[in-house]
Amino acid sequence: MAGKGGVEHGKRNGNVPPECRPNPLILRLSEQLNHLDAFWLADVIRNFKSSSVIKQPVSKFEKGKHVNDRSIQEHFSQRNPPFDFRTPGQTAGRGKEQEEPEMAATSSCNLMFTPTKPDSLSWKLSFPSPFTTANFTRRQNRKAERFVVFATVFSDPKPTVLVAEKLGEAGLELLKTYANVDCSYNLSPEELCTKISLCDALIVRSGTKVTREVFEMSGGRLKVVGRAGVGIDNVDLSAATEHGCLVVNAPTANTIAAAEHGIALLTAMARNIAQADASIKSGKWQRGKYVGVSLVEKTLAVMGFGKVGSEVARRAKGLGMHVIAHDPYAPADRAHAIGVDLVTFEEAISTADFISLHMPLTPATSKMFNDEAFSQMKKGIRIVNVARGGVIDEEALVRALNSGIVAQAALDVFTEEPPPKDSKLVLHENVTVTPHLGASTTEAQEGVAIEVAEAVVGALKGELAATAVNAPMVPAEVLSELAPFVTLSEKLARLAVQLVAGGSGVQLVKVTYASARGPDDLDTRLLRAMIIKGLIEPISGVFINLVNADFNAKQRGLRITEERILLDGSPANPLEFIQVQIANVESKFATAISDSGEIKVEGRVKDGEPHLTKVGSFGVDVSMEGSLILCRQVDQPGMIGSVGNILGEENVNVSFMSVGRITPRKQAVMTIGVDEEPSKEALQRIGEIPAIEEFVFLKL
Ligand SMILES: NC(=O)C1=CN([C@@H]2O[C@H](COP(=O)(O)OP(=O)(O)OC[C@H]3O[C@@H](n4cnc5c(N)ncnc54)[C@H](O)[C@@H]3O)[C@@H](O)[C@H]2O)C=CC1
Ligand SMILES: O=C(O)C(=O)COP(=O)(O)O
Repeated sequence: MAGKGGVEHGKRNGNVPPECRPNPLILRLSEQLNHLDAFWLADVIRNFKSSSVIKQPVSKFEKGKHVNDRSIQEHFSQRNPPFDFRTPGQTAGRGKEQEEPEMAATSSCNLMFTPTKPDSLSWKLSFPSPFTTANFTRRQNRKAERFVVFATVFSDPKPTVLVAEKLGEAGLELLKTYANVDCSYNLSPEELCTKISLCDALIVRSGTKVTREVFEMSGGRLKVVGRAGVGIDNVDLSAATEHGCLVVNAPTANTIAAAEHGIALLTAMARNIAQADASIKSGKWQRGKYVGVSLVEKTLAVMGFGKVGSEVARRAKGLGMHVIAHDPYAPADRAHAIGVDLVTFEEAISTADFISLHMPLTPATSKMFNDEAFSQMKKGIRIVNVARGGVIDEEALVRALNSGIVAQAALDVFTEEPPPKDSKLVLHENVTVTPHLGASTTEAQEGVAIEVAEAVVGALKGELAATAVNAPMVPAEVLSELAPFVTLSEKLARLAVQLVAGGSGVQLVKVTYASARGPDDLDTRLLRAMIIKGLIEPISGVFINLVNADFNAKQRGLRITEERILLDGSPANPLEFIQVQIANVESKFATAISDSGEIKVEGRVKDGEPHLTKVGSFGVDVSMEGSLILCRQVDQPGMIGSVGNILGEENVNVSFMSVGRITPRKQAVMTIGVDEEPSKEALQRIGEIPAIEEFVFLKL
């Protein structure tokens, strides 16, 4: 186990490995201490009430709220005295025990917290992630007679993937190269909710309901849900999006399996295969009872002409059937290419001898085959359902079977899976059933396992998934071209929002993209998401990504309007410049207000790096790195020197300085890049330079 982590501690603890230096308690946020562990650590501290050593208990993070480095840091620093967030190198205060923050720990919730020896002052704590443990040592501070707890967290930086349903071996192997894989099948909803807080990714098939509660209970740690298959009706997509959790599926690998199963059910139903098989096995020989119907020249209506539907259609044509299809979104030329006519819903159901269902379960398709639909069908119709049970009103189907409208049904899927043992539908003698086997071939399962594992690993690495269900899919080549503009967008928005005077709420933001490319050649969804991230993150603890950006903007009443300026010239670069304007606000740096009254910043990418090129109506040209001081001043000699001297005396490293003038000797805007945040005194001294009319310090 790696000997680094979130909390460093004192050397008096005999259990402590040598790499843990005798620092005072320093809570260090690192990649190794993942967010959830920090969350639990906060809880542990808070719960040590029994010894009454915590004077200011750390309040709990809000359940379901995103926990990221910033929110944890804010959370801890709200304590008085705040926790120390210095990195291990910065160990000021070492040896001054009375200055150490108080901290103690005890067992909490389902944490394993056990004394290393009976009555020992040392404990071992298992964090929620199975790969993280901590040693805590309680030590009495002689002077203040208080207890101080020192802790060392050992953690494994690998993400954890919970595989909640059986997944093909090749997919598991792929996951294991990158993550700790926990295969726990048949979890109850409660068990899933408990376990989910330990996981960065979850992989399911159709048997696991990924509800809102699952996302809430994940405490912000769950980054991706992978559906090893097509239908995502078992995943609460709105909740996933609200929690910034990407949902990916495996949309292609089981198409053929599902289509073949549809055809198998169709032919088996027409020739009473299942019923005849059961009859022989019960000792009977009923040749007269199981006379079937032929398929050739019969009309098959394929409802939902997507991947599976079109493969079913192709195969049914091969059986000599006349195939029509209904799909409001399918292109007619694709249907014509395989000799299928697209027709209306009414026409499909009223002319078909057989119906095969292949649409997803959505609010629009739920129970679309109901009493009314059955009443429009030809008497003696036969129905195959390999889509989802919920698209049929099952009680209405039983009525239609009993009345003879529907002669037979062959069903692979049910509203409730498994269906109740006494289900009238399943037990009906004219119904053939299989237990959701559409995707269950060896080949399809290996295929979906690889497809979903690749998508999940990619998502954990922060890549955009091509099979994302709740986020825009941005192809890799587009992404690499847009990458510097992604950074530029976020930084411009970060800068713009910091220019807003306190108290004026940001509601209306206009983004202008200037490009020589036509609108169809420029996908700005990613840029918009990053602008939202830049606008919201500095003023809240919320973590914004491509998945939840629009949702969070809407929630905050933030309206983003986008405008394109079509430039002449070569479209080699995706964009020339981006402008971010915030309307109806006051600025703490009046110079940033443009002639039209908005806060305005503009940037370009130069040599692959984001540059700020305009503030308000002033042209500037500075690389957007580190932090910036913007000053408006009377343009006169010696200004760079005066400001530079103050920063030098304050030991603040200046990375660049640039001056943009409107008219020589009148007004100029000076931009100073600094590596460190200047002290209040230094900023005050800059403000006191007589020629400086206003200035602002901005973190990028
Ligand atoms: N039984 C099983 O094991 C399997 C079941 N499935 C089910 O089959 C469904 C279809 O899978 P694919 O063909 O891969 O998906 P797909 O997305 O390629 O096709 C679905 C088609 O349904 C159409 N559609 C949407 N609303 C419709 C409506 N109101 N009426 C008619 N058509 C509508 C869409 O336009 C789309 O063309 C999945 O959503 C899943 O629920 C898929 C694989 C295996
Ligand atoms: O891919 C789909 O939509 C399916 O219905 C297959 O479900 P399964 O993964 O076999 O539980």
